[in-house]
Amino acid sequence: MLAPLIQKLSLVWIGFTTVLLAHYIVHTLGTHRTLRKIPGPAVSTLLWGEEWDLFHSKPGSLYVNWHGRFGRVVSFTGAFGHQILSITDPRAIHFILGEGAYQFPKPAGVRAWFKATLGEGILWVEGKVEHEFQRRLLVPALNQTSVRGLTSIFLETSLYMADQWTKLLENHETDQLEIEITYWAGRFALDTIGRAAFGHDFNCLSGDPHELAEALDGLTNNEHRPSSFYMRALFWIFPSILFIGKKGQMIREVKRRLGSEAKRMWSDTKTLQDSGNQTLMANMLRCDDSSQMTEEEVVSQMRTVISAGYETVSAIVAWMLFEISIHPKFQEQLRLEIASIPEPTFDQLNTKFPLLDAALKETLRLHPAILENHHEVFVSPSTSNDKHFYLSTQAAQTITVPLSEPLAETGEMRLVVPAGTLISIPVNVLQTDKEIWGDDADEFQPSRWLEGGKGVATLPKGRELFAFSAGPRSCIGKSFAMAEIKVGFSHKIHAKLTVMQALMITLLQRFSFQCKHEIEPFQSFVIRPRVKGENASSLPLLVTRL
Ligand code: HEM
Repeated sequence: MLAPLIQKLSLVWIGFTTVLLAHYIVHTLGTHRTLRKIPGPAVSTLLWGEEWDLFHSKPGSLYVNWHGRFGRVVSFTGAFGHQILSITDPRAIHFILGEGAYQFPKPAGVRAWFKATLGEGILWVEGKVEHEFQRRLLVPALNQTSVRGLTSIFLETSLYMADQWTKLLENHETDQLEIEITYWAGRFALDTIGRAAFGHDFNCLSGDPHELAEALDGLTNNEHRPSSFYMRALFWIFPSILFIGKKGQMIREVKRRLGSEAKRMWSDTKTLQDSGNQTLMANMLRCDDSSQMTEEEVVSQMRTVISAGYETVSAIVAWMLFEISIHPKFQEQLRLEIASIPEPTFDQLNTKFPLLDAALKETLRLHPAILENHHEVFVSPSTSNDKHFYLSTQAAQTITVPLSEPLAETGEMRLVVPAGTLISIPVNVLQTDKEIWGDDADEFQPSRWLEGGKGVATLPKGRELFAFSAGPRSCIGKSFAMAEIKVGFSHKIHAKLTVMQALMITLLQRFSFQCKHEIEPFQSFVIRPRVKGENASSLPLLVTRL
């Protein structure tokens, strides 16, 4: 009885797989044919393409090498022959991130990752109408005006962290102690985002074990395993790999923990119904559109904001402290600048600390948390502007991307890209391009932001930061992050300070930093530091009480 059924099902499965495979081969060959004139590295291995080398080299270094050799548009191969374009041409980038943004959605694999960890929130959603709807819900609570109201939370959290460090030092026989910065930066980011965005204290800075923080750390510190390579190389073409094995289990665990925290916060806010509550969640609840959202959609949004804020802010805090620790003269100048305005307002944070501002921009330039901005060419009937015929029968659509300089191989000021092609914008290459940033582009040189003493407005054209991306899908947490990170470093306890008035604490005013280890970047969800040769994220800095 069962045998014929199994046989039939097997035949259906084989048929289905063959059709998918045939479609994949035809599509891949078609893409190769259209992109054959685009230069790039020779394929390293047939099975993995360049994925093996990308995974095992310093994050971003291969992109620097390729763009140095082949120009601003480079074609390379991923696993199983799929084609990827890496683009640093400024006109093309403005088109992809700006006017053409909705024709270049996130690749299916990246969306599957966001769905698996965070749910169907703003980082996952695609399509102009759906995306703009989600953005309308979140933007008002994270713009400059709203962020002003959050300054006291930033200050209190910073003060709390500095107090915790002081306690650690007090229990130590000398005034110096090696402190694991990545641990504290992560907990600082989680507590700040929890309190500022949701009015909820995760209380991770207490130093006690914390399940959510540990689940997030677990995912970060799992990247050295072979399973991470297979996942990274294959999720572009087989997104379901994200659900397999131990890593799949960790992803589900992070989603579950973020979800249960989010549900708890959502129900607390609804119960309180406080009209003075200006947190992101309360604003979301008041927004007319929110009634159209299900609880799961709201929870996905909250998971997304927690994760987007936590991952990036904790990484940038760590990198900034690292740079400060290895530039002692600059550290001293920064301390002097901060001491000159002991009780800054939010506006002063943005304008009166040129050195601090420059240090933050320089950190974001050299250590973009999101190193590659990934897209997949999507052609809808209304956006297609070319039609080509492949293998005589396969009709495929293309999009034409404008360029700022002609392609060496074709002499054309445009790039024709078939639907389904993956595009990577390597932010590190853009932000260390010597033609734009000068010969010292690879060095931490905050003074480049102060040319003429007038700041970024006087900088040569092209010196843009892409660390927050650009266009309709750029970071909505930028104002929040810039203020948050600066507060984390720039305030000292003032004699007149009360907790609520939150007069400033500054790590720099209370501590000095030195780095005694060789630190290297590694790729997890974002680019994080670790001691060279170690597996987990780590940045032990020697902290001295001043
Ligand atoms: C230094 C800190 C930060 C950096 C470097 C950063 C960077 C970025 C980048 C590059 C993107 C675009 C991602 C993509 O295209 O896939 C993005 C999007 C986003 N960021 Fe941030 N981010 C930071 C902090 C924050 C914070 C603190 C929040 C929330 C409070 C936040 C919320 C978001 C959200 C919701 C999006 C999705 C926007 C959309 O798709 O329309 N980010 N961020």
